[in-house]
Amino acid sequence: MTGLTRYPCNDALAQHLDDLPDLKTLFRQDPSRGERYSLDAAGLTLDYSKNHLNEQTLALFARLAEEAGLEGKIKAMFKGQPINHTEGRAVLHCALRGSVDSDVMVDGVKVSQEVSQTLAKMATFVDSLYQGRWLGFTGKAITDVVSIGIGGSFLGPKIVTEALKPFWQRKVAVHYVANIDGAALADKLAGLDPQTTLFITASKSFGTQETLSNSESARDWLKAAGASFEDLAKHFVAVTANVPKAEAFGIAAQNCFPMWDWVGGRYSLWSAIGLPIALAIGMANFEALLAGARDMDQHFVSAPISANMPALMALIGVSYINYQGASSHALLPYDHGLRALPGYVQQLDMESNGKGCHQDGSAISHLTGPVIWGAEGTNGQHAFHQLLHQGKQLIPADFILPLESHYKLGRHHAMLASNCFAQSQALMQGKTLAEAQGELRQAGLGEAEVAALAPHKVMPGNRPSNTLLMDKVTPQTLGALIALYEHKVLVQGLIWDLNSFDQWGVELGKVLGNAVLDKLEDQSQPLDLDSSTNGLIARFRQQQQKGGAL
Ligand SMILES: O=P(O)(O)OC[C@H]1O[C@](O)(CO)[C@@H](O)[C@@H]1O
Repeated sequence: MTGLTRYPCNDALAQHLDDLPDLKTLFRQDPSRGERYSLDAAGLTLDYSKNHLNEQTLALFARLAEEAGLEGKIKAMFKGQPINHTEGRAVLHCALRGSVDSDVMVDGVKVSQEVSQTLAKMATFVDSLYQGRWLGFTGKAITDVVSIGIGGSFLGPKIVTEALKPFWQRKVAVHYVANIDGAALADKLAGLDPQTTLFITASKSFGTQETLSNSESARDWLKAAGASFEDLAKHFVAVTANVPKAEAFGIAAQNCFPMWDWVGGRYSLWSAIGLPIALAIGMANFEALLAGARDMDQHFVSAPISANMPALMALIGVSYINYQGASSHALLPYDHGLRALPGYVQQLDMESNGKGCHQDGSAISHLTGPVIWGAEGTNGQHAFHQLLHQGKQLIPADFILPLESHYKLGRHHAMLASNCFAQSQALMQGKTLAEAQGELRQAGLGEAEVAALAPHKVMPGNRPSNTLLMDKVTPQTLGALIALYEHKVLVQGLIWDLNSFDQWGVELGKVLGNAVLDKLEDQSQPLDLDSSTNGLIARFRQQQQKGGAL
């Protein structure tokens, strides 16, 4: 634990965090703590009172934010400055939801104009499918849309579509395929009719192996069903920044929805990458999703640090990661529709802040992005919460709960909520040895048994968490929730002075993967890699030969 030694406030912050009493004491000292450390913004409520902080912590957080130049750097992003400097790109996903001045230009083009033109094109497309005007190669209306994409071209649309099931318009069915594993596409196609299925190839680069291979196999499936090359135009649209590559694939330029260099893949669900969302929930709901994110943007750029939801969540996280040794962070949505949220935030956070050097290329000497993981409650309680309660690592958690369910089913929602609230309470208060002993004595156990059993029932407590509430999961509140995490990740990246918007680490695996693929498919290629990789390739070749593939 080195702290953040580059900042003058480092020592004061480290000392202060060391001196803080435990959570139970903090609650005892201040009966209004729950209320004091709660905050409303953009339809969300954050209760951050079960964290290691007090007024002095907040003042130190504000100092840290100032010393890191947070305000100016956030403004630079919203103004369209090329803050993704390793790729020479602006970072303007907030423009997709109308949060950036309408006169911001990139490469001589007004960003706001491109955004509104794309939204109009999406609306026309959605309408033509809804009205049954978009016909397949045998003249039948499209009934199913399969979005083929991976990473940011998949995870965002997928979580939003899933979470907003109560808002589905059910005019067309929306499906997703991401993995290169043939099982993903084969499974999906098995239930579909080629005459009435349309594919969206969602790839900013139009160069991602998984997406291109799945699109090619989908194209073969259509051809095998009798579609000619010209017919493919009726069954494929693309969302891409690389129209020439899409055209070479056989997708007409007019069937391409734009993407831009100024939108990172993991920030792209608000763009035409969100087309499958719009098809599932309708354009009006898609606009409401954008509006929810816009509300959070407005809160983020205007609220002071001590009342700024994304900034507070980021700074609280930094205090655990850099001063208390936390290296992971759990996301626990108590909502079945939000079950894919941990996976979505995983890419958002880990691809953004899983970095090892500062903006100027110097090595970072402290922890950066945490491992993001989690699962829906209450399932997680019966799987990994044991470690949260009694394990030896500090794992801060976010509990997320809609106060009202779309599914009125007996007492289910009250029981769900009670579990959510009780978990954070248990993590905070724990159970002392004396309490455990008392319970065992009361249950009639003798002193020897009490002594043997009590240590196993001790829970250290003092384990921090946030609780995020919303009235209901709606396009608006979900938009705000996702934007909240985007900005949290941004603030942490700025504090750590790293570039949150590139992902060079992913590239090495891609390059090596292609070299290995050549060797897997071509027996004549020498096995001249390390002995482990050579052995694995040889084993694969053997099995393929047995199966007749080589
Ligand atoms: O949209 P594309 O260009 O196919 O990229 C898909 C994903 O691949 C990555 O570049 C790396 O995994 C992600 O950042 C991106 O979201």
